[in-house]
Amino acid sequence: MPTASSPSDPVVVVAAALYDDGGRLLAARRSAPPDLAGRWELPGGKVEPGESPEHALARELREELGIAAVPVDRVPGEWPLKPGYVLQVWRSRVLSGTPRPLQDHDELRWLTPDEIWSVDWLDQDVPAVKEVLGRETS
Ligand SMILES: Nc1nc2c([nH]c(=O)n2[C@H]2C[C@H](O)[C@@H](COP(=O)(O)OP(=O)(O)OP(=O)(O)O)O2)c(=O)[nH]1
Repeated sequence: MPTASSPSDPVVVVAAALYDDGGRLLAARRSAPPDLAGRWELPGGKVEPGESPEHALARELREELGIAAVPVDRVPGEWPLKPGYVLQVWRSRVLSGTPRPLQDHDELRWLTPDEIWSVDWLDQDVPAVKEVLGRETS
């Protein structure tokens, strides 16, 4: 049963590890705010009050990338972002559509395993991406 949230709970930011059929991981370059612009992240966004993480992720991917996608399973762990915010990551599957940078991003890139560290990930995303990769290769 879901538990009620309290005002002191951190805001959960849910992000997707999306893979294409060739095993490439989708990375998105932020266009805002200025202190994050130009850095790369896993696409997603904040869970709204009363919303499930899975629903939030599907909504964010629809709004930001224009795709229908579903979370498949959660990557174990939780990573601190700015104060009061934590990142959770879900391996997710595209159901329909081709991701486009509609909102919050100005470039998307599908990265092969060899290319994963060729982009400038947000510092706080690095441990999350490592965990994602650990699971992919296990
Ligand atoms: N989506 C996403 N956000 C991240 C990651 N790493 C990281 O530090 N963040 C930060 C950036 C933002 O401060 C916050 C998420 O905000 P957002 O702007 O993506 O979420 P949102 O769409 O719900 O926001 P809003 O425009 O409705 O305010 O978390 C990540 O991997 N993915």
